[in-house]
Amino acid sequence: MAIPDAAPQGPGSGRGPGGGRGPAKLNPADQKQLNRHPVQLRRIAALFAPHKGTIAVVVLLITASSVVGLAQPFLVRAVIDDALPHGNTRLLLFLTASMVGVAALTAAIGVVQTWMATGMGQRVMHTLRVRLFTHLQAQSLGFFTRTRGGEVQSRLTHDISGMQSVVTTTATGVASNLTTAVATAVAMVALSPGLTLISLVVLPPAIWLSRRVAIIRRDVTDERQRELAALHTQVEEGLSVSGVRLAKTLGTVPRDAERFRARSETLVGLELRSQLAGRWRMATMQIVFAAIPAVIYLAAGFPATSGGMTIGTLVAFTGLQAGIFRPVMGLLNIGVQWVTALAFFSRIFEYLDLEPEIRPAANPVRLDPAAVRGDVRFENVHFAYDDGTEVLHGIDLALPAGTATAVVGPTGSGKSTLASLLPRLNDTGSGRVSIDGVDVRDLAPEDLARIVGVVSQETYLIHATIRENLLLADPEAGDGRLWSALAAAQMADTVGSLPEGLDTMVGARGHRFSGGEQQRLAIARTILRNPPVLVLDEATSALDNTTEAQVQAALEHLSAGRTTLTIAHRLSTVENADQVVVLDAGRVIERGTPAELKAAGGAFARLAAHTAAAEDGMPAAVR
Ligand SMILES: Nc1ncnc2c1ncn2[C@@H]1O[C@H](COP(=O)(O)OP(=O)(O)OP(=O)(O)O)[C@@H](O)[C@H]1O
Repeated sequence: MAIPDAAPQGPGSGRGPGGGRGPAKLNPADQKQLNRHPVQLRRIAALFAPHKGTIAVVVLLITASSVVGLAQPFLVRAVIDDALPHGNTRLLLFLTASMVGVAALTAAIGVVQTWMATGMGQRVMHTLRVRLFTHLQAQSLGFFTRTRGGEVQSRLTHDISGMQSVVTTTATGVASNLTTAVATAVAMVALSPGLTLISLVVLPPAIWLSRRVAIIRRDVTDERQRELAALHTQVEEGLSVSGVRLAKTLGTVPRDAERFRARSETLVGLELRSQLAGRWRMATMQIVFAAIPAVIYLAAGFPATSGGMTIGTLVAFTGLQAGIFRPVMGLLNIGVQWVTALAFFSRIFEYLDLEPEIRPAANPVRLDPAAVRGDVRFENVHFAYDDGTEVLHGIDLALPAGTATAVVGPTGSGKSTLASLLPRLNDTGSGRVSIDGVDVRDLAPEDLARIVGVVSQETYLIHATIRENLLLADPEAGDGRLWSALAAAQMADTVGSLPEGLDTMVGARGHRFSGGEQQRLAIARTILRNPPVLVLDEATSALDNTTEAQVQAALEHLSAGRTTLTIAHRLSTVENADQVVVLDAGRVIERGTPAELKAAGGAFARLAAHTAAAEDGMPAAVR
């Protein structure tokens, strides 16, 4: 009779015959992660320090469960040796009731222990999740640009829940395997020291054999998975529009077919080996589980080794013997599980250790957004991205309050970078950017967000209703204000004609609406926010004439009376600006009113002529 498990088994712990995974395998990515960002045990301990009491109770429960479970073989022995042969029904009743009672007690302890361990794991996870989320929120745009898409989400959800499961399942699994193995060994010695000695001889080869077979099976299965994935990729890539086009134009069709045939053939062999290895694993486990009691019975039959034991002792002992196999197998995987657990912590701590590049001011200057005039200055601004190459070289620029400045220049000249410094999406390297004489780095972040509004090319709408998207700008706004903002953004008619009006869902990232409509919704959102300073990034993508006129009208309404910095792509925007700034390779090469710059016949004049030609649909040379 096996000792009932006090805890759910950890991943990779050995299971009964036929089932279960093989031994866990060290993941090279985990090892690499740990080399890159080692984890201090003290730091993990600190996370669990507030739950010391719970941990103590859980360990106590696991131990109690292992010890209580050990009563079973002794009860069995008493049934066989004392109750049955003497027809003692009262004793039999008591013993069998106790057997059920012991099973019920260990089961109940198991439930309580799982509840406590999981609850603690969840609380630690919750704390970490919230800490990580707020910490990542504080990171600059640069961090998100550098980080592979999906990586942040994966660490926040997958790694944290993985960590929780490792902590609660593996840790309690290890504790329960350990206590079960020790308690079983003690009980075995108590029942029969002689047979225990024989078991010690039988157990290691049995464990070695089943691990060996399991490792072979795991390797074959891994190889099969890899081949299968390669086959899938080839199907996905090869049988798609672009794949077929590529194969046909490059003439790789026969080569691809041959590669597919070879892969498919390799799979035949691998599938066969994998199925057989699975069967072998089951067979070895069956043999091991039959052989262990057989050896014990054999030993019990010889006077030299039996030590005059009773039948009851023999039955109880074989039960215990079978029960020690599983925890020992589980314990053999501890090393790998430990590395997996550490890698989870390492990935999370790595993010928590990131220093935000843009820090809020320690003693922020408070500016009342309603009283801000909107005098913006760039003074000797230098800026370099992480790779160290300077992309802005000493920009000096004044944007007088309430005026419109259009920034133009070839692609890569630094227009977006310059604009990103005003709302502090990036921080200047040297020099300063100020609003009404206050360095933007000294402003309280909430004030800066109220003072500087941004409408970028890439409008970002959350997957919610139009109303919820607009209320992001001002949670207090009533429907009346929402409608007038929509009207100013030339969107009131469109929204008004929708059956659900303001309650229409915008779809994931706004896909329910066309590009021009999304832009106008974003403009309405900024109108609601009513910032005195605006950064506009004009869309480069072509909109049809009507839509463009609508977006333009919305932007004009938005910019009226505010200091605006527009990354301009349309001639009309430039011509209506109070000031035009021409950037080239991170330097201001021309500055003045549109008329002045045109008259000067420099870079701007050439750019204007070129743009006018392009907007007319004709190359400049033809014109
Ligand atoms: N996150 C980044 N990391 C490193 N370099 C960057 C990053 N963003 C931009 N750059 C580089 O900085 C320079 C200026 O880029 P920026 O986007 O400011 O130019 P732009 O004038 O706005 O161009 P476009 O008109 O094409 O949008 C370019 O050489 C660009 O490659």
